[in-house]
Amino acid sequence: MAPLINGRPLAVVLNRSAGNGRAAREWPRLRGELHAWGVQYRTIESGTPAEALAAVRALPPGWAVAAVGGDGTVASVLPAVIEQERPLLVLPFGTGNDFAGTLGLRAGQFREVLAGLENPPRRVDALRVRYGSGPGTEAYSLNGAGMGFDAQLTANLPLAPAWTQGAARYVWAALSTLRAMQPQPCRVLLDGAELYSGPAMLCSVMNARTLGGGFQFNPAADLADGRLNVVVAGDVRRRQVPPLIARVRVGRHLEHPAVRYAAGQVAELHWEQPVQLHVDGDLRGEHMWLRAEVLPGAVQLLNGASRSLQS
Ligand SMILES: Nc1ncnc2c1ncn2[C@@H]1O[C@H](COP(=O)(O)OP(=O)(O)OP(=O)(O)O)[C@@H](O)[C@H]1O
Repeated sequence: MAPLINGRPLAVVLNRSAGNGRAAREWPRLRGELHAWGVQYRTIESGTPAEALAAVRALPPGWAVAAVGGDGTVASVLPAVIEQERPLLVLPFGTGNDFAGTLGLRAGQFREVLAGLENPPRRVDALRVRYGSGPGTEAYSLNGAGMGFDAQLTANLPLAPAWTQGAARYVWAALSTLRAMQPQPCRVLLDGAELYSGPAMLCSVMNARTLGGGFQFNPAADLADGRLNVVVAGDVRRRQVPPLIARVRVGRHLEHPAVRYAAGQVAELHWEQPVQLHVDGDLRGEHMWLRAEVLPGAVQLLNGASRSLQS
């Protein structure tokens, strides 16, 4: 039996829709592998993130949780993982899989994940994000939260014409966002000191390395350093945005003159007007401020550290 799971019951949260149905298609093979490893588990097939969270919250103490899906699936169980201290196993079957990517995993690599159960578990940081005072304006994040261009692009995706698919949809949304968006005045505080003040195209508070399915906003990410990273793209002119996006893709944007990048424990963003916000890629609407703090070691990951699973 896999040592980390030995004696610990595991709830497998299966999001059949993740990865455009990939999780559903690969589930029979994963189930076979779980049996082969002698893992004792119960399956939670949730129709919505809220259903998954309620089912995980209702598990008896001591149960661990496996998220079979993408970043949305991991995010759906994160409040219970953090607040009830349930160990988390990530089995990536989503589209972007940004958190799994920071762990060195690609979609569908369930054999590698199960083999990793031989390795010691590890604690990784999470973020607590607040962006209002009412109910539902607080969230946990493993990847990061962003305000500005990338969130607005995500908000514009459903407006893309039906003939666009996949990458073409993103290009359409990027261009339409670019046409309509100007850098907005923003003040960024890190641990109480001003990091940036001026027009900004985008501000992200990061924990993991990537967002948006592999864009390396935070190339120096260390999931266990007890710090968050702030990335600001300041007063970028329209024609500078496409080459800057290309640099973010490969993590070569930090030396760009319009980019600020720093690490700390508490970040605050204050905008002069409402700006679109996402948390782990999940849109949260338009807001004028955000406060993010790092929660050092808040998540116990059963994806053990090994040479192939560096953080
Ligand atoms: N536990 C869950 N059960 C059912 N549906 C969920 C669950 N978690 C999230 N969802 C919904 O399913 C959608 C897809 O899930 P998920 O984000 O995991 O996959 P993806 O979008 O393919 O991958 P990624 O987010 O890594 O790009 C989410 O946008 C959300 O609406």
